[in-house]
Amino acid sequence: MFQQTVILSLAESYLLVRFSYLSAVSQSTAVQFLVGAVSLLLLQSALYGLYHWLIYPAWFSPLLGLPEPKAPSFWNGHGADIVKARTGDPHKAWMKEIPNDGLILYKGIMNRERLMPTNPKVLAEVLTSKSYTFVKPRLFQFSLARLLGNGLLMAEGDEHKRQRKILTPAFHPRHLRSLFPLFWSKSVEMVRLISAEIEKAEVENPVIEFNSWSSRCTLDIIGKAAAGVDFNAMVDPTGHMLQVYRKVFQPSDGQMWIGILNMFMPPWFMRSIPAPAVREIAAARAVIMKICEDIIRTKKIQMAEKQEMHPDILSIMMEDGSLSDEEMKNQLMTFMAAGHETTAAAVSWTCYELARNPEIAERLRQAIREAIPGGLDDPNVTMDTIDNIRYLRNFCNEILRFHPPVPLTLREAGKDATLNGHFIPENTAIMLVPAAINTSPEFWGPDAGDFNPDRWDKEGGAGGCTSNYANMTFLMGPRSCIGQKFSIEEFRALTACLAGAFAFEEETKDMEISVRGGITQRPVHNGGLPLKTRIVPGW
Ligand code: HEM
Repeated sequence: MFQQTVILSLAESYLLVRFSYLSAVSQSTAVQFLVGAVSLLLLQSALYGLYHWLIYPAWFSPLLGLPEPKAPSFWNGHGADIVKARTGDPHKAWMKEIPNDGLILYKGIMNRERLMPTNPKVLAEVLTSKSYTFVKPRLFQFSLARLLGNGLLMAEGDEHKRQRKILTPAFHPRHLRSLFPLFWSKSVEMVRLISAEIEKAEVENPVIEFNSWSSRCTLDIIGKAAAGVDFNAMVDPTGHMLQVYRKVFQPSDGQMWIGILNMFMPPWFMRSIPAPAVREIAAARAVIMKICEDIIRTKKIQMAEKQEMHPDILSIMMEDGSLSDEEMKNQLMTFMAAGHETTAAAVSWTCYELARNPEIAERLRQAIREAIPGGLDDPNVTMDTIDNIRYLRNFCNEILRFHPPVPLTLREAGKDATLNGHFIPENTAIMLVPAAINTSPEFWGPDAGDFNPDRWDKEGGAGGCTSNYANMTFLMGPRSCIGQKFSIEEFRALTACLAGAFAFEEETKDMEISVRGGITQRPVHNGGLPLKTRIVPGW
């Protein structure tokens, strides 16, 4: 649209100069033309912005008439509420309160229209039958693509299908089985390092910050699993890769504002803003890219020398041979980022819920200790051992349902389309909200808002939910998480070690947490997740 406005301004300015309407500006026609073009561009951009901000959503949008919660502000819709609230909370309330047939319309920051699918039928349309019509939004191209690389997460259409086909073998159950010893040994290493910190402390039940531990451990796991490289973030938290991801996934206020501006401005404009937050993202990208390039170079040499290779995702990509170096770098960046902060968030929620629910923690510990009597040194632990601990499975499923690490994500209509028979114009933003769908009483029953691992014992093994599309943690369809099974096995191993070894308590009773900002969501109190931690003897 910006390009069209520029062309229009140039044409209008040419006509104004041609018919001498700008002769009072200057003697020089070049200056007249320039002043005319810039003034018209500014004026038309302002009018266009004003129209889309205040007039179009109130009177002309084809979406008018869809069920909509009353907006508290005529100029900022629900923007202020959304920014202030815990991520996903307003959406949960609307799903309960606003009668609808699968779509709710609301207005986000500066009245940006957002459509929220609320029932399995519409979710299936967006995610499966029309998954290449409802595409990743332009918004992601500046923020996400710059850090995650232009890999599977960002690809569209046939290019996405091609990449997904090449990468799927890396997530085959056979390959996951071969990665399980890595998941287990890293989980054990984390528990041993935390135990050493507890033993060194001068107080009983010292406070440990778990958001950092969960990120460090999952980064070490994904480094090894994706590229065969140990970042050693658990032993050395000052490492480059860890520091960079910390900055990115725990965005500063500056980065949040840049994220908001990103909704309105094109990527080239965003890149040119001389703000520290933009420079931080550029610097983070440069570090991640450099590390990934070095990894690929080293791996190529190892392959040429026929050295024994770790069974990692990069080796599988190289053996397949159909991706260029640039494409492999992008995929590696995607897996590194998508594959560690998400699972880390789930681990943080685990520690938080164990601290708040001592009875559940005790039951889980007993179940784990019964199945793994040899404790952390038990040499017989396999993927089957972990998968067969029923209460562990139930607990992990419930964490992922109740606290989806990605509580909301976006799509955009790539062209005019329909949803449940309603006309959806091109560029309409679609807000997918796992945090709301996963806790909707309509699909999960009246106790949907309770944290209850036992729900997973209900007949059918789906937690009592009425449709696959009611559990949105990994989304569904061709764009669902390719790492779903990988992360579930990794998460179970991490939970088994932590819950088997430790007892947790909140730093202060009913400690207040904030859950907002960023792509993944975790409980945060005073900048981290501080929990009093005790080694439970006998394991
Ligand atoms: C608990 C852990 C995880 C959760 C909750 C999670 C969740 C998600 C979600 C919601 C998406 C869809 C995002 C969107 O399209 O807007 C996604 C996509 C993706 N995830 Fe995960 N993820 C997890 C772990 C992992 C792991 C461990 C890996 C890699 C080893 C991974 C790799 C990816 C990739 C590559 C995509 C893009 C798939 C595509 O578009 O075809 N994820 N994930």
